[in-house]
Amino acid sequence: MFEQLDFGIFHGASKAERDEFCRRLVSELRHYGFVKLINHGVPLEDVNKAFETSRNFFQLPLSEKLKSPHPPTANPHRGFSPIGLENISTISNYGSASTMPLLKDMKESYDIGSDNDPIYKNIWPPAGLYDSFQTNFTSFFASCYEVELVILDAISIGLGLPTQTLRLLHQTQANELRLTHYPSVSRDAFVDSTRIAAHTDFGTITLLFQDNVGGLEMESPPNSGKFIPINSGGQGECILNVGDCLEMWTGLRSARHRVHLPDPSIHPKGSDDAIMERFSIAYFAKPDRTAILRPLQQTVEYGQQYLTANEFQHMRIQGTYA
Ligand SMILES: O=C(O)CCC(=O)C(=O)O
Ligand SMILES: [Fe+2]
Repeated sequence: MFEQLDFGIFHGASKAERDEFCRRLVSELRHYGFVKLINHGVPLEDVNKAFETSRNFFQLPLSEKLKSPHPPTANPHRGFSPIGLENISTISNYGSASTMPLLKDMKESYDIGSDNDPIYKNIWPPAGLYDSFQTNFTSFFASCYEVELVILDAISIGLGLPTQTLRLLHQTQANELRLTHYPSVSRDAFVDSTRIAAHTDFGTITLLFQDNVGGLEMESPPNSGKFIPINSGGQGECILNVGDCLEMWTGLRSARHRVHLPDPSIHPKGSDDAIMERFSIAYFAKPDRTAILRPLQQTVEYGQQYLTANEFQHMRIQGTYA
């Protein structure tokens, strides 16, 4: 299983210790595609406030939540999506020979972009409904972006690339923040549905914060169809995972993951038919839309055609919205 690393070492240590830390980070990401970070730089009080704000929003009546709706198409990824609108399983099998059945996702979510995004505007709850939602998530987004850039530096160093290599591909803030609420459902519902079906993330890296309910799992070994639990260390811990774009650039592993039934120690079978609700907050760091997805460390064959990050994003997202 992957490690929990103290990101404080990146800031506090000598150059030799820092470089060693970066190599360990990259080695975990190459092998597992996941690592847990503490002292990552997003203050715990900001994470707690973000969870509280998310809980308050999802508690509103559906009619209120639908006042800032996600558009009916997959793009732009902004606003509130009720249960049933998005089904990840329709794209999960992209690029793999998996025979996983199509499962429905039992989740509702809210997508937020950067206020500096030059193309897509945010969709916020209307004034007077829940005004601190916009303030809190605008500032949480900014903290995540700052931390993203530092983590990208650490990954560049660990790969033996110039420190700013990845940072320079992330200047326009095409990033997305996603709040997800998985409502309480009966255990029986998991027969033909899930919380989020197995998938890889499309972007560069994801910073994931989860409550302590559990149920997040990663595929291990790769392409085995076997999933192992990623236990929750609480809201102070950040799970860092590699997305498809970073895999294409560097060969680090974009691992499939999903959220299914929580840990049986929290929900012993038969003791309770209702599975507890769960909240998560995922920040998807995405490349600048014009960035070209080709290996950063190999000689590029002359004349080979590579996709831009924008073309890839559109390709991956097709079909996820009902
Ligand atoms: O809710 C979670 O813990 C994971 C969500 C996820 O993997 C995603 O939205 O891409
Ligand atoms: Fe994901």
